[in-house]
Amino acid sequence: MFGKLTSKLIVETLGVLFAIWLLTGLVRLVSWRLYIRKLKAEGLPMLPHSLLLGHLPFVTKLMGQLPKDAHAAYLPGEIQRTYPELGPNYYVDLMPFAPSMLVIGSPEAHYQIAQEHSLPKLPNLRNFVRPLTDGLDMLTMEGAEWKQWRGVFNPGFSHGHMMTLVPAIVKETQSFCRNLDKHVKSQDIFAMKSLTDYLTLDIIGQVVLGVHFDCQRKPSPVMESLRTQIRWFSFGVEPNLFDRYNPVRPLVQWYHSRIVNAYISSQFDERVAMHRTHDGSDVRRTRTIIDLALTAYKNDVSTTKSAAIDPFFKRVCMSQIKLFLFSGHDTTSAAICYHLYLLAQHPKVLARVRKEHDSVFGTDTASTASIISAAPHLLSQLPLTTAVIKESLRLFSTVTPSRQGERGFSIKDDQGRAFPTGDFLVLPDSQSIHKSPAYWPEPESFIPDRFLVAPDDPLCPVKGAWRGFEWGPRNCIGQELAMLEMKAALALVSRSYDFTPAYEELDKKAGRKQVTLHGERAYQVDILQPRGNLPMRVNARGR
Ligand code: HEM
Repeated sequence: MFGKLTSKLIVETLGVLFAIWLLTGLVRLVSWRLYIRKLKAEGLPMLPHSLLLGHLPFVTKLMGQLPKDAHAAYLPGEIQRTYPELGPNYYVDLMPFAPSMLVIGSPEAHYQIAQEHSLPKLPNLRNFVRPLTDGLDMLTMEGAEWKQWRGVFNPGFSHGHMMTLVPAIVKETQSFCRNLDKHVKSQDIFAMKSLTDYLTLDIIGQVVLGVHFDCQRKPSPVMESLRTQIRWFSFGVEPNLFDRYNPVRPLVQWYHSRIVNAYISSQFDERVAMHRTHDGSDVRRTRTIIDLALTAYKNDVSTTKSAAIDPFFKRVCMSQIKLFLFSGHDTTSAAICYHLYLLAQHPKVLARVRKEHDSVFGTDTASTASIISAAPHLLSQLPLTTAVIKESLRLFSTVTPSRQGERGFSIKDDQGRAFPTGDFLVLPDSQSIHKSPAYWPEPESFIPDRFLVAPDDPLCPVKGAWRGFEWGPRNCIGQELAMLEMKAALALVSRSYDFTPAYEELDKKAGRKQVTLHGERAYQVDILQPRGNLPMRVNARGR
């Protein structure tokens, strides 16, 4: 009887606790909805609002009009397209299914949250990269901790240092060309993003660790594990609940993180030993990311030759290295895919790019690699190529920033309205800014010349409207490297090969309907890479 009483008591207690939890959640939800309605009543822009479901019905409808695999970054663009009267900055209430957002779609408001007052990164972003970095990475660190680590690595990404890496970048790009040659020979359809991924991984391996992964020639199990970890990242707001809470995810992450960690740890230990053996004097001059961190550590802590490295320092260093391996390859890889894709569709621009390369490197394409390696500064003399890169990043941004709002901090718009940011996911929506007719004439068209015209030309971009690498203290640390990689790729590839995107051909072969997003076949999916990893055919130029 006593036992029965106890289990009844447990069930009743659990029932009461559940009811309290439900009630608290309900009260919080209702007060949140009322708060949103108050903002609406004050004249702040938002979609029609339901007390029960917030903006969910509208958002679900808009997302339903997009292809199922389209990246969620397309949502604000859809909202703008359907409700242009909202203006560039507006609220979206998705509680309790996802964080409610304040979408920032004007350069002036962007300036306020990225430069004037840098809002903190979103906690979800930390969760996103945590399986790889344990939350100890520069991307999501804040305050003094972030400043310290950014200071350690800034010199390693400086323009001067990056120029010294050009011969290595060129060498890796030559391996990329050899892989293209194989596809010229086999005349098959291949996934361009797989080739560019291995190219950029090989480059970032040299920059970060001073190691030649050689992924372009043979598979590297460690890098495959890293790529698997990235593929399994989750923001925790996926509409599909199985996707969001997939129980297999932690197991996959655990398994692959052991492989990646073991490798990075051994690389770290080797480098530490090298610093000790040579007392740092000859490695001090090298500026791989790992050397920079060790030099900063030595300067900070008085270590004897035999003193052990603080295990926490090693953990943070390993996390930063893994972050650079991730953020330093995927973004640039997707960007190179889009440059080649857009040039393939715009033969007149391609012809001008080739002419620019002829005038800077000479007409013998076989010598381009050696010419660039001997005179890396020539990569700074390619205005049209640079404009192609910027225009391509405008049409296909390969990073979506996100910030956490702060109570007491509001954004002012040009009508003098104050948008409170507290408790909102603040979305600096570069994708919408990049496509807005308010800032770009013919925003959907590929017109690299907008970056070449005089400031008084109507085509010239509005200040702050191009945000490929973001502005302000949290801008991209790797932008110099990325620009060199992209320019070297265009210089070595675009004069020697002709590409044909193969989406249509694949769809026809499979007898399926073409999938497009507003007419675009290579729309962005997953972590903003082109759909299907960009199926391509390649031929030697002019064949
Ligand atoms: C085309 C290539 C690239 C693009 C478009 C790009 C874009 C961006 C953008 C927009 C941000 C700001 C994110 C935010 O505000 O939340 C960022 C940050 C960052 N990027 Fe890149 N990136 C590229 C390549 C690289 C490379 C090659 C590296 C090399 C390691 C890199 C490392 C980072 C890091 C570590 C941050 C965080 C910086 C901080 O918070 O202090 N990126 N990138």
